[in-house]
Amino acid sequence: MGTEKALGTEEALGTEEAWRDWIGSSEEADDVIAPRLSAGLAAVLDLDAAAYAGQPAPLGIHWCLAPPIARQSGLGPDGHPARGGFLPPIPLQRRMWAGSSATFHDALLTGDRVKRRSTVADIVMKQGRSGRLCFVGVTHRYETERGLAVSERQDIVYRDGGAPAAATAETRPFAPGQDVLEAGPVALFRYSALTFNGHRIHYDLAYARDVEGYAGLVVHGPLQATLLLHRAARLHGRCPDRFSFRGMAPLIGGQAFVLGSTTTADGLALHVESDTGTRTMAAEAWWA
Ligand SMILES: CC(C)(COP(=O)(O)OP(=O)(O)OC[C@H]1O[C@@H](n2cnc3c(N)ncnc32)[C@H](O)[C@@H]1OP(=O)(O)O)[C@@H](O)C(=O)NCCC(=O)NCCSC(=O)C[C@](C)(O)C(=O)O
Repeated sequence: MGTEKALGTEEALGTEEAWRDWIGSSEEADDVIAPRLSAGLAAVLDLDAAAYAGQPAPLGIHWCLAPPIARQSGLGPDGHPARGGFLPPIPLQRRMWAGSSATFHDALLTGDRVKRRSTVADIVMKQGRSGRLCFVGVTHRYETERGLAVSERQDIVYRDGGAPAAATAETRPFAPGQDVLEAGPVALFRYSALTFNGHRIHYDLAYARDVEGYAGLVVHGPLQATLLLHRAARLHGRCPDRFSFRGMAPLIGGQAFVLGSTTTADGLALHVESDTGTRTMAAEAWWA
């Protein structure tokens, strides 16, 4: 489990076998859904915060709850808690939220006390078009005093250090009649603050561009997913029973984007599409 070897080398990464001892690593954290948190998430989503002053909390609130909290000296170079605590010290520099699959068992209400229990489920090495990838699968359970509210499987991906970003593709106009959105630096900062996420790719432009090689600040995966979750609930009249998403390409802060959806046999297929015509996130929502 040593971290001595240089970041980003094949030798340091080793094989899946070398990381087996981390499977089953777990942590717990408690939180309360404070009115301020519900109102803050609603505000970042450009919704009427007053509507959430009572219950239930805005959908996607679980991604803001019981975040890992490390003291300042316990942070890694990317602004996340240093690896090697709950999460394995994977020696690939760039961390991204690759995707999640969540089941909603019960509503989360403003005022609820919530316990999050998280466990490392698996560690899988893959070769992607962009290079070596290491996926760490983590399960989360969010419980209130009424019982299980949300269970989720999250995939975190680690990749080699960033090559400079390719020139941004040309923008093209969206089809007329679509609601064009944008998550600029203020929205990214406010969502980072709500989630106590210190990941520098979301607010430190020089780091995002020059160290990790992105074309700009990166829009959080869970923020895009929360927008899609709200769209799904709006179209169907209630929160989906299950919701999954996969990040396909980074959405850059300030880039215009639209949300889209089509009906499937048992729910909705949803996506985020940027102004270059790139699908940055694909999601599915199911109702029993
Ligand atoms: C994930 C990237 C690096 C793969 O990039 P790639 O092009 O190299 O991969 P690929 O060639 O398309 O696929 C290789 C293998 O990986 C799998 N794969 C491929 N994609 C996924 C995925 N999403 N989830 C699960 N599996 C995936 C894929 O199925 C395939 O498996 P196979 O060999 O068995 O067929 C690339 O698609 C990408 O950059 N996606 C965007 C990610 C993103 O923007 N996330 C949100 C922002 S980061 C964030 O929110 C952070 C936060 C909140 O601070 C925080 O740290 O928690």
